[in-house]
Amino acid sequence: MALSFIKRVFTFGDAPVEEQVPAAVKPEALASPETREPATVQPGLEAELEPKTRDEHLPVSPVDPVAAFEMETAGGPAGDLAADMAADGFPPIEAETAEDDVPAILPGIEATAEFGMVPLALLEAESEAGVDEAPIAELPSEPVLPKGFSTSKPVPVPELAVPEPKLTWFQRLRTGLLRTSSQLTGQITALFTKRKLDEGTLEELEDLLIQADLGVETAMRITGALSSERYGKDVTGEDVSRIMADEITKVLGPVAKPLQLDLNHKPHVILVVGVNGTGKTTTIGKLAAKLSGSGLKVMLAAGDTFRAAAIEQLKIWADRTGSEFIGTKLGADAAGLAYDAYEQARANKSDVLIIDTAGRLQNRTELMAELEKIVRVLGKLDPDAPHTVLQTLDATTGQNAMNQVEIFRNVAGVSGLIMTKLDGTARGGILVAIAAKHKLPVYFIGVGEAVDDLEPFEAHDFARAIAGLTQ
Ligand SMILES: Nc1nc2c(ncn2[C@@H]2O[C@H](COP(=O)(O)OP(=O)(O)OP(=O)(O)O)[C@@H](O)[C@H]2O)c(=O)[nH]1
Repeated sequence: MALSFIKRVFTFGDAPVEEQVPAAVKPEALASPETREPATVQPGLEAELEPKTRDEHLPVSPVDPVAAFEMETAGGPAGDLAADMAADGFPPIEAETAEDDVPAILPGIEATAEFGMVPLALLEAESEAGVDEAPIAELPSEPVLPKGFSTSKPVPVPELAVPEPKLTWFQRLRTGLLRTSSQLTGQITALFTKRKLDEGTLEELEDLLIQADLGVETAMRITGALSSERYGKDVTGEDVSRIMADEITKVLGPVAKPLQLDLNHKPHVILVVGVNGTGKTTTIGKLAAKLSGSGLKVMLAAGDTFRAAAIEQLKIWADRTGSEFIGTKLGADAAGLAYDAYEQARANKSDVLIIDTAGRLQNRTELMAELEKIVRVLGKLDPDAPHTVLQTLDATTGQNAMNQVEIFRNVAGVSGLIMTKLDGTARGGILVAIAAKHKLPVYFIGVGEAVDDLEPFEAHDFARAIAGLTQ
């Protein structure tokens, strides 16, 4: 019975399907209007079916349902069909009226005589944007499943972020000095491979040590010690590293001193000098953090009146470290600022006054003269002021640092050193040469830009890091 129903829907009369479907509604006719044969349609349908100029973007029902419905209501086989369906137990088909000859098939889908079945949304978009731009209706990508079902894939568990191991202070120093140490130890190992310690190898070793900025004096100390221990014998790279570390420690030990504060002087004045960019302002910030953190009253004075950014930078450090701040306008007399700062710090009973100065190259005589003036003015206020003159040295500089110490020592009476930037690609050997020559205290070393990246200078650590030893 069901088979007879299907036959009724897709056939007209007794003829085979191919013959019964009007040419105008055959799939091939719809697909290509040019190849369409003259329609042999039933009278009354011609006007509607013939002028079809379908756009190929639109969905097409191979057998136009509208035509089928129209034929049924025009007295076609619908009557027979209804009878068969009733016999098969289907509910009766309601007769279509002339006005209502385009049936609503599904909610949101409407049949039109011209376009067949087209979703309403598509038609609306088409009328607004033109057929070519009509959007393709999107289907929901995921079916909505009943409760208790799931298509979701297992949620990937994010990998636990492993925090980067925090390097110890010595590891950071060692990393910073790696360039010096690995170059040196590599060359030393190559030098002593299959060679005994003799005059020739000793001379070559001395050259290598001088090239690493350690200075002639220290280089001779090391070769002398090595010679007295192992002359005529085989030598390994480790032997040389150990002896080198011991001898460098002997040079640096006497200069590794704490920064003495005489708190009978209120304020204890620290003047910070050095070539531009060597880390004066940053080091002042780090020192202020240490001092104010231990309960001392600190004032910072922006004596670098050349750079607006330097004044601002120091103000930020003062705010961060809870220190008082005194500055002046750009281009003002730095010595005058130093005077005012001292007076204010004394009135406020500050324990420590730290004065920043403009960075200057040692060959700029007028700037060096200004530095001399600052020292003179402070000396008038307190014969012992400035009580500490700190010079910052950039560890990436190399030999030029020796020159800088010589000049700043003469002009400003440098009394102690801080080497900065030992965390980068430092060339720390020069500090050994400076220590051997000037014997100036080295108070701290900088190993980074952060507030805590200032460590008291340790001769033993520094020597072993240069020699490439791991502890
Ligand atoms: N990596 C590293 N950078 C540092 C260190 N100390 C300072 N710096 C950076 O070096 C740059 C210059 O530092 P400053 O403190 O402005 O140097 P300055 O001597 O005051 O410079 P001028 O005011 O131009 O004379 C800044 O970017 C600092 O963050 C350090 O120990 N390690």
